[in-house]
Amino acid sequence: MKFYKYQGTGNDFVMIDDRENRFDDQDLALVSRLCDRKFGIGADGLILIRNHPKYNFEMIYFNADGSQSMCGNGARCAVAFAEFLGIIGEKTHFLAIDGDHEALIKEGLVELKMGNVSGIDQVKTDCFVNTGSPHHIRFVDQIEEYPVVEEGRKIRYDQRYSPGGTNVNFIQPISSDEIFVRTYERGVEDETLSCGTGVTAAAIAFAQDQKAATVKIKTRGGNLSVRFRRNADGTLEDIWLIGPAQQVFAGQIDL
Ligand SMILES: N[C@H](CCC[C@H](N)C(=O)O)C(=O)O
Repeated sequence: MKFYKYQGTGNDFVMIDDRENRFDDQDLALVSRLCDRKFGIGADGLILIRNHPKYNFEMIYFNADGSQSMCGNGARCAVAFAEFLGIIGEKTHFLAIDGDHEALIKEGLVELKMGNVSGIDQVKTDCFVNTGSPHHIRFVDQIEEYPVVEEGRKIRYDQRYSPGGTNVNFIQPISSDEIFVRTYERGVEDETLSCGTGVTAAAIAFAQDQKAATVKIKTRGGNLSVRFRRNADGTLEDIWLIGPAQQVFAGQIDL
């Protein structure tokens, strides 16, 4: 089977052109094996690109443990992959697990329109936002030294989020329009170098008092930006996640 490796600010994915529907999407053990960094190709997740009667393509995303969710960085990489395959031009309308998305490729970056967000829930001194996947948000100091895996795991498995769990993002403001974000990712069960739905949730939490905002985000894997508008009722729309998506290599693997 031919596969490609893509990374979006260090969040990396095995990408498969599965327009012939040959990949067994019920074989979660295979997904985990392909994502295994020692016994497989190695990635945070695996993405299938499939045909769809109403959209340019459908993206099926699996975390490394085989669970499915919406993946912002993965979706940006899927758009770049679809353009590489000649499925799309610079604009697209595709389907993911959380619904349909517009995206465009502009000045070497992929701009992805995220789903609307109903609002922000306060969780003691932290908060929670669902941006297509669930995200607990905590503001911290000395983020570089913060025990992200230890603290992230505690929150991810907290009873309050049982049984599905949540992703956990730690944020340190850098300036009035820039934050540094580190993420413990559900389904990877480790810190990832960046998380697209996570930085989107972080930007929304950071600019809670703004009607419209563009937030710059630094992550360990690179830089992203998020812009959005907030309605009077607290719902958020016109949310865009913008950043790079690169093809790292292509290969063959015997299944
Ligand atoms: N681990 C997440 C999905 C991938 C999120 C992340 N890779 C992104 O870019 O949004 C979850 O299970 O909710």
